[in-house]
Amino acid sequence: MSVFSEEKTHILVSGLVKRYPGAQAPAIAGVDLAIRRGEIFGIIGRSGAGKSSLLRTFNRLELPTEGSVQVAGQDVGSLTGASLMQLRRRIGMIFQHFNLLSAKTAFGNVALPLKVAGVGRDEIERRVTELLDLVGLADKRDAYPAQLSGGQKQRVGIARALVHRPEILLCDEATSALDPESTDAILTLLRDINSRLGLTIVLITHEMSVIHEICHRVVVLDQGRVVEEGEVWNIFGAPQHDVTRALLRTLQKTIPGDLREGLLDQPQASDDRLVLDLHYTGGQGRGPDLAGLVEALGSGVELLFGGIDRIQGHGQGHLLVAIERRGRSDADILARVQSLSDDVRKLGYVPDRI
Ligand SMILES: Nc1ncnc2c1ncn2[C@@H]1O[C@H](COP(=O)(O)OP(=O)(O)OP(=O)(O)O)[C@@H](O)[C@H]1O
Repeated sequence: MSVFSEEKTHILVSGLVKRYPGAQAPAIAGVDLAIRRGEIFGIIGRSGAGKSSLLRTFNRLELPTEGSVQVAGQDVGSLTGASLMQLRRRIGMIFQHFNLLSAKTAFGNVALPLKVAGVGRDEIERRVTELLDLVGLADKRDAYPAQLSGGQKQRVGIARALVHRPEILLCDEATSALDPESTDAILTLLRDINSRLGLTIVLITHEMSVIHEICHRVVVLDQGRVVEEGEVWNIFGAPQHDVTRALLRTLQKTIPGDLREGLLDQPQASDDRLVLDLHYTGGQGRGPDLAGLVEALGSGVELLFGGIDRIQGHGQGHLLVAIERRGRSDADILARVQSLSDDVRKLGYVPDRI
């Protein structure tokens, strides 16, 4: 039995290397990846990590230098002529700057690939109307791109990408040019398309909130290699690699300046309280258990700051607590709370009242 039917793999990347002429280092330096049918899969990494190069090999906008990309068991690199055109119809793509033709209306932009493919007038009318309806633009069919907002332009881009009823949608920074409200609306639309049409969606983004919002799994690239890969809640809850931690920093709630500045390295008075940072990765069903904290330490626990997020049903985040020491050693207090979170860090001390 092939790997495709066994694992429901939709896109299989094996030993992929992409070297551009004249470049010193390869853009992709040996990537293996299996993207499942029907999932929303994110690709993240710093600028120049190779995200676009990888995505563009999926629909043969780039040819692998070594290794292979298979879509539903078909080796993309070996396709030519009609079979390559067929593949491209099975894979829609949307872009950061929409790539719409300014002289054509919303209807005209969506209809164009069908016209090129020789589809008849009535069928074009039927399908484009249906698609504009799907993306919520039925009332804008005669509007030109200049008359549309960024979010509406991306909706036209999505409708156009779906004209050939593709099985895969590639999104290259599809929401990066949009304001937060339009971004939310486009993400909702992508999630809807994923569940209603069963489309596999692969997206590149530098916005970690996009991964958080809609992706099931994510891969982190660095210098053309995979440094981390897995379920979003797992990667976000317990990032293993420095690059991942740096990328996710934008999502973290940093400790407010007044609290950080008020922290003492050593206790100055006997009633100065110990400040601990309790982390929850969302694994093993462990969540913030305030009653457990009070039970382990007595009532002298004050919640100073923190936040718990939920990703894919897993609660994760951190809580900063000030604990009355009451003559106990720090080691004793740490031992009492150790089992109540996934990681606990001692941050310092604060006075009795802050
Ligand atoms: N057509 C090209 N010719 C030569 N070098 C290229 C070409 N496209 C990309 N590169 C190089 O390959 C490396 C990876 O680029 P790529 O665009 O895939 O990265 P990226 O992670 O998508 O970056 P960004 O987030 O900045 O878009 C970079 O060093 C880039 O300069």
